[in-house]
Amino acid sequence: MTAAAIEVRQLVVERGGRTVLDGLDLTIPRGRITGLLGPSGCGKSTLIRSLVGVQIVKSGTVDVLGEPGGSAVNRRRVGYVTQGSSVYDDLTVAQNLAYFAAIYGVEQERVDEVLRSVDLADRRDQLTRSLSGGQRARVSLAAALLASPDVYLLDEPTVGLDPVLRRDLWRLFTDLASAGATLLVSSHVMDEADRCDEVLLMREGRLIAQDTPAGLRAATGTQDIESAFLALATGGGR
Ligand SMILES: Nc1ncnc2c1ncn2[C@@H]1O[C@H](COP(=O)(O)OP(=O)(O)OP(=O)(O)O)[C@@H](O)[C@H]1O
Repeated sequence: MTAAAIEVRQLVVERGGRTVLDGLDLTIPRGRITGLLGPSGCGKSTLIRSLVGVQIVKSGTVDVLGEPGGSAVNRRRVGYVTQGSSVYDDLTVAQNLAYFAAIYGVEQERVDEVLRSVDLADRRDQLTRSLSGGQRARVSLAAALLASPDVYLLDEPTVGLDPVLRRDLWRLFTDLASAGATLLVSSHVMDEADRCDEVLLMREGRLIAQDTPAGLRAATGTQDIESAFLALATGGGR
C-alpha cells in the first residue's frame, strides 16, 4: 500500500481536440482535505473524472489508493460527487438513499445516520425534484457517504449553497478527514482554500502550486489565496 492516497504522473488529457491536462504531476496525502482550485475551465473536473476512471486519458498514470483510476476494487473505496445531481428526481430523499444503500449493501441505520449528517432528516419523505439546488446537492453527497469510502472526490460540492450550509458542509468534510478519510474538493471559490489542509492551484491544465494556504500566502507575500493565485498566475511570487 502506498502512503499517498492519489498519485498522478505526466497526465495528458485531450477533450474536443484541445489539450486540457498538460502533463500533470501530483501527489495527494491520505487523511487530509486537499482543495483543487483554479478558474473555470482550467481542468478540475477533468482531473477528477480521470481519478474516477470515466475520462479517456491520452497518456500518463493515475493511481488512487494504489490502484489505477477506475479499478473495480476502488468502486466502494472511492466516493464521487459530480457537479450535476446524481439522484433520481421521481423518488423521495429516503427512497433514493435506500436504493443506493441496497447497491452498497449497507443497513437502513446508516441511511438515517447519513441523512442527519447532511441535515436532511426532516426532508426524507420529500420528492427529490421538489428540493432546492443545495438540498439536491446534499442528497448526492449523502449517497456518496453511505458506503463510508476512504477517498471522497467532490466536484464543486458547495456551489450554490448559502454561507451557513457551506460552513456546515465544510464541518462535515473536516469530520470525515479527522476520521481518516481523504478528500479532494474542487472549487473556484478561492476563499474555500482556507478550509483545506493543502491546496492545489491549477491554471490552463497545469499545476502552478501545491502548498498549505499559509504557505501559499507566505511564498507570494499576499494576504489571501485569490491574490496568491494571481501572483502565481502572472509570474509573481516564487
Ligand atoms: N465534453 C467536453 N468536450 C470538449 N471539451 C470539453 C468537454 N468538457 C469540458 N471540456 C473542456 O475542457 C476544459 C476543462 O474543463 P473542466 O470541466 O475540466 O474545467 P473546470 O476547471 O472543472 O471548470 P469549472 O470550474 O467551470 O467546472 C475546458 O476548456 C472545457 O471547455
